[in-house]
Amino acid sequence: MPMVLGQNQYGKAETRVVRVRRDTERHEVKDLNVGVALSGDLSDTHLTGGNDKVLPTDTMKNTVFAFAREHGIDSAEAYGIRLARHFVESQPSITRARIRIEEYPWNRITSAPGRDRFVGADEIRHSFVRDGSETRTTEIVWEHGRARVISGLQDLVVMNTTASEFRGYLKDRYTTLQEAYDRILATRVSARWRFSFDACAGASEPDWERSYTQARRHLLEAFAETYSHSLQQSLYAMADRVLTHRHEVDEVRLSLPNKHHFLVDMEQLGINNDKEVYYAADRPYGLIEGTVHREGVTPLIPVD
Ligand SMILES: O=c1[nH]c(=O)c2[nH]c(=O)[nH]c2[nH]1
Repeated sequence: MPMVLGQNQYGKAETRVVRVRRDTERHEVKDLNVGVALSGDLSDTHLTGGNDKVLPTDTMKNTVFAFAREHGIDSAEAYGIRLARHFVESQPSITRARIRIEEYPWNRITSAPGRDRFVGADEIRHSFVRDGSETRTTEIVWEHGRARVISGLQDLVVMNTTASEFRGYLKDRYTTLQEAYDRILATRVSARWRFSFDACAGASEPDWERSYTQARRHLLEAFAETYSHSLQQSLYAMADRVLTHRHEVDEVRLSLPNKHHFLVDMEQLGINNDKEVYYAADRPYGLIEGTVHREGVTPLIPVD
């Protein structure tokens, strides 16, 4: 029975590129992990071994570095769009390019004014500290002359120490959970948001850096300001807040693990534990996921 080659793509994964801008003494850093995946007319290489339509993955890696030097990295999104477009427009056999980028944020190290000869105002102009575990993400797919851009973040860990309940839920013969009137709500936010931006229309690109900082701020503020009856309700409030304030975004998808904090029962020890000492459980954990989008818009962020 003949077999058929199905979906296929190839590329260079995890090229780590760090770009330092040295235009002034106040250096700027972009620290990225770039994945390239190309697809198109690639049956020959799979079926006959003919490689004449195959751009080596080594070339892709070189292009990632070369574009960082030649065009700079103003934002992961602008850089990724340029790369994706380049691969499709320069190689007839390539019809689709997907660029995935993780960005690791660095903050400036601050110092008391005048303490160091490198200090400008209250910051050291070439010293940075990695900003926790959080990463910024973007995925660009260039196909049929247009780009789809989905940006987001991962591993943003947040906690409310009150203003969270969970009660009134279904109960069956297996339910043992006690209703919570005042609990800790903690999660590790994974968020993706899709831009309405369409590169082919020649529209000017959004201010990607500002868009990211503002979307992140709205997620955090909505998490903190929502009196939560469930993590599901917080999820909706967070996504809704981003859509309400960021008009360049059409759709938001969140994945929120419920990082359970159980009050330690100290009764047998004769100690009254009045919502002070908790056991932070590692697993299992509830996993709350959902997409919120503008009415009339087709949701396109993959559900995985
Ligand atoms: O916010 C919550 N949502 C749930 O669906 C759920 N289920 C559960 O056991 N605890 C919680 N908490």
